[in-house]
Amino acid sequence: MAVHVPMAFLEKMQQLLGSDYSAFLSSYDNPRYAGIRVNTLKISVESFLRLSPFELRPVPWCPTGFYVQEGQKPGKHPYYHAGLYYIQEPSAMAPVEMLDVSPGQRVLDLCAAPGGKTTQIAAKLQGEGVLVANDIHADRTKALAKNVELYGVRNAVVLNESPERIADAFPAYFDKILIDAPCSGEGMFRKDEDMARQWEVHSTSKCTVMQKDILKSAAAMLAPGGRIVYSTCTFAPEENEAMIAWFLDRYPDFELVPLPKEPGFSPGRPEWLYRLNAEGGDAAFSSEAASLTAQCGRLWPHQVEGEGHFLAVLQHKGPAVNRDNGAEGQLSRGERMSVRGREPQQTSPGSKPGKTNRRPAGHSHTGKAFKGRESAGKVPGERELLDCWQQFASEHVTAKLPGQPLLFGGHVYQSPLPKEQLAGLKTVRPGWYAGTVKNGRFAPGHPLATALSAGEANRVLNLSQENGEAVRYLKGETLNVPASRIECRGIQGFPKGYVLVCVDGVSLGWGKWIDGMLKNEYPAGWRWT
Ligand SMILES: C[S@@+](CC[C@H](N)C(=O)[O-])C[C@H]1O[C@@H](n2cnc3c(N)ncnc32)[C@H](O)[C@@H]1O
Repeated sequence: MAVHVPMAFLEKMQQLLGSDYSAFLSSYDNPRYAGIRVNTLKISVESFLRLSPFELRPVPWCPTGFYVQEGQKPGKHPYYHAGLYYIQEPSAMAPVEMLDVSPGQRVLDLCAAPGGKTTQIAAKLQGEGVLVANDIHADRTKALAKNVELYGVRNAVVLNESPERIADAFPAYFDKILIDAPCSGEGMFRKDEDMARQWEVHSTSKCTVMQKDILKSAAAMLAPGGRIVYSTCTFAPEENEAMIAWFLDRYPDFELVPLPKEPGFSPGRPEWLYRLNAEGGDAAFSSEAASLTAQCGRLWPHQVEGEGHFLAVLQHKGPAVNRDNGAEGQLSRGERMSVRGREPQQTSPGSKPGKTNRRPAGHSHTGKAFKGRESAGKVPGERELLDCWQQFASEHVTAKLPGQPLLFGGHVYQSPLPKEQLAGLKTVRPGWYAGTVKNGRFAPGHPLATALSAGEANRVLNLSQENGEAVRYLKGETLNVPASRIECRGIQGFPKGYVLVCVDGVSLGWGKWIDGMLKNEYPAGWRWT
């Protein structure tokens, strides 16, 4: 076997799998399956397939997912830097497909970093509704925020909070919640040998304590008729079927939705729970609940082309809330009453988007509590800042701006949520970063560019990936560009100023054109190396 796997793990799998064990064991000799998922916020699957430089094969359970042939390097292509696809392990594409997200809904990705599934949810929302992406580890939220920005998500809030505190702020609020739970990672041994070494540390018993707490908070945040998808990348029944049986016993308003009969999906294994139940204690669950876990789903590395996953779809039995009234993110009267009077915290907001190596002067690192008062009209200059943004937007951007403009530590965002909702929460990004004012002028942020399409900016420069120009831009070089190459529209009928730089029609970032030169505004921390 090419991969180092803990002996105790293999012994346990042999006991559980019986005659299937030898097939499972030989899966460790197979090559790893690499996948990409097309980002339909930026391009349709059909258009991407016409453009794709890679040989692709569809992932059966994800209409936007494709296997990439070994030896190809999707991370080293300008289209990757344009956010056209996310590199994702194919079985990890399954849980969001079961979440049944549609535009306009309120969705929470509770354990979100580095954001693979967040970007998948965002593509399903198509910019409409609210996406809250959270991770408890501050360091990991940096990658999460970067991915939200790279993939052009306009309606996401990024938090660095405990599930309990989010539940206090958002009781019965979300239509859909994904729990991609922290787990012992047994399905990751082939992808990441460190996971095998850490298996003893992230023991199943430690993980189940966290998983129960996360499930309890998720139940408190789900709106009537909503759906929770619980997933792990581990095989341990203690963290999978047992967790679901435990939940079903304690939350009778939920039922399991059987998974569709996708090729490669196999049922949960209730028979593995009887031994666990005999151990009793807090883990105990009824045999009725245990037997229902056959409706969960497992992807096995010896049965599908992927590393393996567990998933369960938990549906709240109440009538679903209709979000078709265009009031996405807006609080209902009852919700407004519950957030009113909450004291905003006095700490500063997160780091500046698109500048991963720098922080704005006077601001500490990501994940500080949201200073709701900053946007409440008390800070001098707020009106001017927002006016500067409106002026910039009217001159440079033709896109309809979602949500409301909001000031956060001297930076302007378009937020899908009212500011009161974030009061007291450690907020990494309160929304889509628009920019800030420098020397009296509005300086647009990189995320503003990455979420715009070529048709939504008044000045556009299209680069080709074939002649190496796009890579030179991504490396931070200044480019010589004649005025005739800048497409100018609307009131910006001349080329001088901020230009949306695109590759084959998809935005990469900003440049500033003057007299035949394009000054490069691509953030230093994002550059192609
Ligand atoms: C399996 S990973 C998530 C992967 C992610 N969903 C993706 O698709 O890119 C689990 C994440 O849960 C986070 N985590 C651990 N304990 C948590 C908790 N109590 N609340 C929220 N997140 C937690 C970890 O930091 C980790 O990033």
